[in-house]
Amino acid sequence: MVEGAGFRFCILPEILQPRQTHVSSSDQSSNSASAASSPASPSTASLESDVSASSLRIATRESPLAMWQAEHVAALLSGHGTQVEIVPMVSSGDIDMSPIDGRRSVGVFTKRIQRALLQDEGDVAVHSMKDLPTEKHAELVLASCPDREIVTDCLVSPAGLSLDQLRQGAVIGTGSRRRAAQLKRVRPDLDIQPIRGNVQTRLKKMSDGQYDAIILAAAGIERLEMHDLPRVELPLDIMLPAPGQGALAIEVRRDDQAAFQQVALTSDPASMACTLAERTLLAALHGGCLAPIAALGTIETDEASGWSLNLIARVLSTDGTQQLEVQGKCEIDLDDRDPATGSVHQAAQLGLQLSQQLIEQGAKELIHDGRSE
Ligand SMILES: NCc1[nH]cc(CCC(=O)O)c1CC(=O)O
Repeated sequence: MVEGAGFRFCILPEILQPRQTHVSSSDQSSNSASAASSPASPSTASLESDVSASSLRIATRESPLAMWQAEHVAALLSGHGTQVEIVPMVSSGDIDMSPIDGRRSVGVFTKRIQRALLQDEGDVAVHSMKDLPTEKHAELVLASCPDREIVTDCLVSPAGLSLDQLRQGAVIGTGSRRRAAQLKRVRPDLDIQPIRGNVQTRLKKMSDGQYDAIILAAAGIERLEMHDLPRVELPLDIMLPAPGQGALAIEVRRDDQAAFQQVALTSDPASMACTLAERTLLAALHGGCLAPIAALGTIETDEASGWSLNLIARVLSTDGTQQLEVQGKCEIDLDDRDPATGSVHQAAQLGLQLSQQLIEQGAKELIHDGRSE
């Protein structure tokens, strides 16, 4: 794995692509680790000619959402001629009854799967990007962020009510400070209560009458194909998503060059750049994944200036009475994979720049206040 010489940002080296994935076949003689060539279509032959034909084991949690995600990644890998096998394991995130929203639970969804890789029970870990801690892992690297799906959050209630149709003082289930604070900002009367368990468990608690409504990521609802679930999408000006929401993160062992190269083929440079900008901002605020911090990067294009990355970010007080919001844009070259100049560098710079603006406006005090309650 190429290490990011001279890199200053803790999460950057995670996505450094060894340039071998894009070098011409004549350069690949130096890559002695590569095994027999896999059959590849003419259009992708130059990308895949050094990919091993051996099977990759995808470690996943057993929840329906995690299984969908693992199967999705399996299909992406198969599309690139990689043989895969899914290895489900039980995660404390699915069975642990401690509150979702607390420092203790950072990484609760990802640790079990990461351990599977370290113990050689699997080669590929599939996570929801928003559940993956931003801290660089000593032995694992982020090899891919596939094409991102819908990023919004939804209000889910038995009657499919919109936010302004909810009764005064309605009980809303969410374990996310980000969701709670943004809800409180527009509806201070709401009674926000913690909720635990996976998507199915939460829906059951709502239909049992414990909550008037719950908030769920649209991506999760769609992945679970719950098309009949009464839901109202919350607009971004009210509910900005968590950094990484709607995206997947695929990790491999740092020393597993062959797996890295196969998995990197499934990555979408635009999704990677956007989520990297969001996560760099999150890391720079030291918010963990649980503070009331929201961020969304999008790629835009216009005739005059070409591609650009637009990033918007929010930090709130826990009660939603205070909100800081910043927005910034940079030109981005998604074809440039050079870690020192390319899209990865540009995205991280933007995330860092906006985090500085938030800090200047007092973001750290807001985050700290939330923690100490
Ligand atoms: N923390 C749980 C979790 N992790 C990823 C998703 C959904 C998919 C996504 O947001 O990318 C969910 C459920 C939810 O937030 O409603």
